[in-house]
Amino acid sequence: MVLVLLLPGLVFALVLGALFLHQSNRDLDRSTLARGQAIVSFLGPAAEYVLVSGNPVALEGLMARALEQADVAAVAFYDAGGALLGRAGRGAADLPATAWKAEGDGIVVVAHEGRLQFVSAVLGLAPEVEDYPSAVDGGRAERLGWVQIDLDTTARDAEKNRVLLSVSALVLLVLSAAVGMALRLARAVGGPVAALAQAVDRMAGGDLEVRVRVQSSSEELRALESGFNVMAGSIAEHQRTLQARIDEATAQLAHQARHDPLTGLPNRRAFEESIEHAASTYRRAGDVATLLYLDLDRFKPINDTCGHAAGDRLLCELAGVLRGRLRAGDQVFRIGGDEFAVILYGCDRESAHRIASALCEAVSSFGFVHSGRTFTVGASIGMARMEGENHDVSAVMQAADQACYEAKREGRGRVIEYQQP
Ligand SMILES: Nc1nc2c(ncn2[C@@H]2O[C@H](COP(=O)(O)OP(=O)(O)OP(=O)(O)O)[C@@H](O)[C@H]2O)c(=O)[nH]1
Repeated sequence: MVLVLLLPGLVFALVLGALFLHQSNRDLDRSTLARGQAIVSFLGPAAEYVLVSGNPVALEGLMARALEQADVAAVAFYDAGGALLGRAGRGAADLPATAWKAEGDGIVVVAHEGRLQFVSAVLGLAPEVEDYPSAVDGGRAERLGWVQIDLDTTARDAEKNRVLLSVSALVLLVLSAAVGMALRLARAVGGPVAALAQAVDRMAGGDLEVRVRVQSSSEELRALESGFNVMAGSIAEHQRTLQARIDEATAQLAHQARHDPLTGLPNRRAFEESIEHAASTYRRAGDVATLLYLDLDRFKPINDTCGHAAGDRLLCELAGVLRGRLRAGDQVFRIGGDEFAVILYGCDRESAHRIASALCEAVSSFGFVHSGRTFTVGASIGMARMEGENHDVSAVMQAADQACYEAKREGRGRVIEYQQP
């Protein structure tokens, strides 16, 4: 992110610096050229007399005047044949005499071994002859020789270096500022955005309690952080509500799966689970449990006389009677139409008989009132003990069922304990 923010600033600063440097160097070069040209242009006419007269004193004077210019390092004069008339200044002896001679009458600029040399022809006017136009009027000018100066470019180069340094410093300054700003921006934006992304990740992973700290300096980011927290809170709340409903529905389904909808007693499925559990735990503990199968006697006539709804009501009321007669730890189940099962835990044979008889008595003595009339039913109970080795569930259930059948067969309204044949 810092790079993305920095790159445009870097490119901009470099391009701007390069352009400025290029422009500045070009201006310096141009002004150096103009300066050199101006000096040789001035020396040309001044040298005319010197070249024509060959006066050495005048030549010395002219060279001394040329060297008064701080940036003129050397000066030299040549006659029309290219012979050196005089030279003065630093490095004058190294001036290449042949490089400029072929260049005609204009000003020639020669860059040689790091020096900038300006050469100009010194022209003299042809003597005025009657009937011939003068040089001023377009007549032919005679070349008297050449003047050459060697311009000291140290100052120009120093200026170039100074500009280069200034521009580099400026670019560095701009870059440092850009880096600082980018880092600040990255901290101000990157940090909170990374925290938000992390929070979203955790949320996607199931952590609905995740929240971010609302601390960004940017108003927009603060709004985003608060918005995320509100959204996360709302999702978590929905999730809790949904989970509570699912739990409730699951519990309801679990309850329905194990209970008889009419009487509310545990059903056959719950009975089978309980008897299995009792068989295994009691077998390990060496304890005993007693299973009772209870089948109502003469229940059908109630249905036939009073109607099915009345029969339902009687079943519900009898379920309450049975439940009320049992100890807290014992269980009663409705396992069929008018059939119930009871598991008595940890009681001896005598107690089991007593409880079973009490149940039988409670059912037969219960008076069911319908349309002003009182009806009674009875109960036949088969009993099987789960003790010793006799903890095989299906065998115990079969034994209780058989005993119940015996009770019916022997005249109903009684308790019969299964006896091994
Ligand atoms: N009202 C009602 N009746 C039911 C329900 N389930 C089964 N029954 C009835 O209960 C009766 C059970 O039949 P039986 O056990 O032969 O009737 P019974 O008169 O008790 O006969 P014995 O046991 O021989 O005395 C049948 O008439 C079924 O229709 C129920 O949920 N509600």
